[in-house]
Amino acid sequence: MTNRKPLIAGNWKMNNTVSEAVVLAQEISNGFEKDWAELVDVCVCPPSVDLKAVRGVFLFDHTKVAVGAQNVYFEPKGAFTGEISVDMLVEIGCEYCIIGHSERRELFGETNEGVNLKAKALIAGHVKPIVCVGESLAVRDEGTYLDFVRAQVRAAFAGIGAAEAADAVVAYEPIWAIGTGRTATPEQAEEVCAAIRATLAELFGEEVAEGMRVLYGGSMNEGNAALLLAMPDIDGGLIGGASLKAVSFLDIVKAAL
Ligand SMILES: O=C(CO)COP(=O)(O)O
Repeated sequence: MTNRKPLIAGNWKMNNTVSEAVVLAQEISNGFEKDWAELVDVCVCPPSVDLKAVRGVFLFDHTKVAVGAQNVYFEPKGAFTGEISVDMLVEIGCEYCIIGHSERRELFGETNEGVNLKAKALIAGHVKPIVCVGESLAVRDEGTYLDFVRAQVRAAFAGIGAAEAADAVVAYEPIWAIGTGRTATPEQAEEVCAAIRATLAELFGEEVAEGMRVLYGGSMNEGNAALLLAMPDIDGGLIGGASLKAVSFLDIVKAAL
């Protein structure tokens, strides 16, 4: 981290019914100290059916924890059964939306082109995309991971201008580190996050790239967060498993202060 404000985002994935989500949000709210918000942006991304209730908890408590969605569709409305539009997220008060998560790419056929359309739709609706990129173990072992991730970044931002991209977030999540307990070392994560920032600089210029946040995700927890967050191009974390326990999540937030 440098002078960029860190962002700690929890990706709850497909966990927590509405009532469970409210309990977890309340625990996070109770433990969140008001002055932290000056130093770190915090966001949780529950399942879409939980968003309104979770947002309600933080609003009621005046806790500066934002909410984000885990997915969105790029069309504004219409016959797209099962999908959710940017406007729907905006009305609920979503500030962020994860797109291109590797689980969506692998299990639900999300493509670079689809991620790009979603990024454009979110930016147009003033919701900050959290664009996930990251290589499989096979690509890492081949040694082509930097090219692979850089290509994902270029594809996600194709046709998007510097001014529009400035508030977007990129999350580097090596697939081999997700849910495996095998975290990338701070040096491994920094190498790729620096390459992502260099790619953003090619696309949008140095100044915009220096202001954009690049997160690391993949088995990040309260034990390893501080070392990862100390790296110059890692501006926060996208946390899966450890975001489902308030104490762990809040400890990661503290590591970013
Ligand atoms: O996929 C992730 C966040 O989006 C990371 O998940 P874990 O923290 O459970 O490895």
